[in-house]
Amino acid sequence: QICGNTTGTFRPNTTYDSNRRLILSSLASNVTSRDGFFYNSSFGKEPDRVYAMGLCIPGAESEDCSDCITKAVTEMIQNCPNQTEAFSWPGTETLCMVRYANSSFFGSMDLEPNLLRYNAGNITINMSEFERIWDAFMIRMIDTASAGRRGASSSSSGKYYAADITSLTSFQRVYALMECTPDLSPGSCDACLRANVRKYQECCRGNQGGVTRRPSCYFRWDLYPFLGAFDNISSGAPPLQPLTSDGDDGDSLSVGAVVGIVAAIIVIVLVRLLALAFAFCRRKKSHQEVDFQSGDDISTTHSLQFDFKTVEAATDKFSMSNRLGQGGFGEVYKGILPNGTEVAVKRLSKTSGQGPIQEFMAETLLVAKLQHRNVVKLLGFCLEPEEKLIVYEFVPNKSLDYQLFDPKKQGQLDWTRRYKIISGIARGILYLHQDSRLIIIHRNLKASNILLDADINPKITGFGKARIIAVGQTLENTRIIVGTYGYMSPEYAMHGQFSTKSDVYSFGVLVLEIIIGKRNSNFHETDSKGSNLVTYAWNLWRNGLPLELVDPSVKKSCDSSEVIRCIHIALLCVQENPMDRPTLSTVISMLTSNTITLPVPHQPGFFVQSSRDQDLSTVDLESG
Ligand SMILES: Nc1ncnc2c1ncn2[C@@H]1O[C@H](COP(=O)(O)OP(=O)(O)OP(=O)(O)O)[C@@H](O)[C@H]1O
Repeated sequence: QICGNTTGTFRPNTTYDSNRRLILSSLASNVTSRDGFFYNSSFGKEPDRVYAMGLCIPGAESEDCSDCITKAVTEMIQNCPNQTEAFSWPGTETLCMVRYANSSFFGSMDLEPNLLRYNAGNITINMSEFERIWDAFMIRMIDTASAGRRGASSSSSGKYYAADITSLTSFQRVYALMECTPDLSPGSCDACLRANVRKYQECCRGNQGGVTRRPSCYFRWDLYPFLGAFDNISSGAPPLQPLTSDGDDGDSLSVGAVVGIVAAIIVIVLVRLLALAFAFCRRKKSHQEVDFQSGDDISTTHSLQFDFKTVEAATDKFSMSNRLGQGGFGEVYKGILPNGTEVAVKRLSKTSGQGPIQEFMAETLLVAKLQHRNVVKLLGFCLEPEEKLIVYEFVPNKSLDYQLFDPKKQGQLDWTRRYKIISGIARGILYLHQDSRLIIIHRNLKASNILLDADINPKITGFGKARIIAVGQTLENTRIIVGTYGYMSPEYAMHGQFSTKSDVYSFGVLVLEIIIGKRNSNFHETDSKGSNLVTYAWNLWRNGLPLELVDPSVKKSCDSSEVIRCIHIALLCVQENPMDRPTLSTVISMLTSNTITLPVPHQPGFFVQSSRDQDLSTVDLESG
């Protein structure tokens, strides 16, 4: 419970005092009678008006919720006798929240004041493994909580809540709970929870638990189930890989297998390093791209190894009937693992040279580190001398280009779905740029690298050309241009400069494609000769005709203000000057809040390429 000691006081028995008692005393019944978890309102006339909010975790029993709020209100009136504002997030069985103030706070994200407590016990197991599991778990939790499911009944508020458990070792679990007040936008909830997790990390990494409370959000984790909310969670999302370093895991790989895998990977890494060194000497390169095949990656991915025979059986010996498609590395097959999990298996073509082998390895090591619902999930790999396979989660609705650019299928992608796809891709890229522990530049974002799951959620794939750049570094140079024309920012296509802003550019092109339902590479408007999609959209925008861009098959289903906002955002992303382009976190704020004023877009940049949507594997800037 925090009384706002710096924000003012009132005298006892004044109108403000009685208004506060009145609104707080009816809070418990208002919360439980509405939709059972949230109520906010104000009472009285200015300047004695009191604004109040009450909240319980969604799904809480009405009685528990009411008890929690009543107790919080009683303690608040006792402990904050004359403070004009206060908030409390109490709970032993059920979490609830009560807040009041003398000015409106509805809809605003308030991070201060905050209160941090931690469990003084230390983590007694391998810290780096613990952090790997804990960090991934927190990212997943923040994502789930801030996704903000819409209230089921009359309330249109989001339910920003997540309670989950993950395995740490075969006998230890991590319990975590997060909640935001439902008046926030998903972006603000995300930012608030992130601030809470960061606050805990800065203070108390290595401790056995902690709780951070702010007016707008709550975060707690511990090694025991601290609230009744965990009773109904069996395992939640599939547990992460248990620690392998305890030595108590009966399913862990044999020492021989681990040594074999590590040795194979080290040989490949050495080959790559030698090749890089050779290229370095030959070309006298003055700069280097950051290589992400470090020893760290190897040690953290060994537990993902699959046995070739298992994968071979899962795909019915890579039968034609299981073939899903052909990519840059080779064929992709559908498979079913012995436990019933559907998978997609990427099989490196046997005729591949060193380049594709390196890309394949890079993709494996990189994607193994990622965990986000808008990034395709790697389940494992098999790196035998004769066979190199990556096993991904199976994403059933094919790639976005397959649905979006087919005149017979594109009608199924109505505007709501397209908007959801745009938001999901943005969240996936944000994760790559800023939320994972690495800064990842994808460098090949395009419609065919977006897969759609059963609910048409997008999942980013195609990481073979991705690069990790050092934290704090914003720009990288390369002479080897990889990616796909049409989606490439002009500074990258012409000067080899890539940064998070080159991905932002590709995202802008993708958004325009999603709105118009046509490939940028096939774009030839008869009335605007020589035009490309970016300039076509820009000209329509300048002439005040943005809605002419919209795919006729979604025109009826679309919310025109939402579409115009998306076109506006896309045009901000494809601006010529990378500095003018927004970051993905700004893009997400722009997508989620109608109240943010969008800047006026400047002239877009584009790179003219005569051949169509050419996928570049290796184009050396010097040789052209
Ligand atoms: N995880 C997956 N689930 C379901 N289908 C998939 C999955 N991954 C790939 N596919 C299918 O296999 C095809 C080839 O995929 P792949 O990622 O190898 O190629 P690509 O994206 O076309 O090329 P690139 O190698 O340039 O990324 C895709 O078009 C898609 O239909």
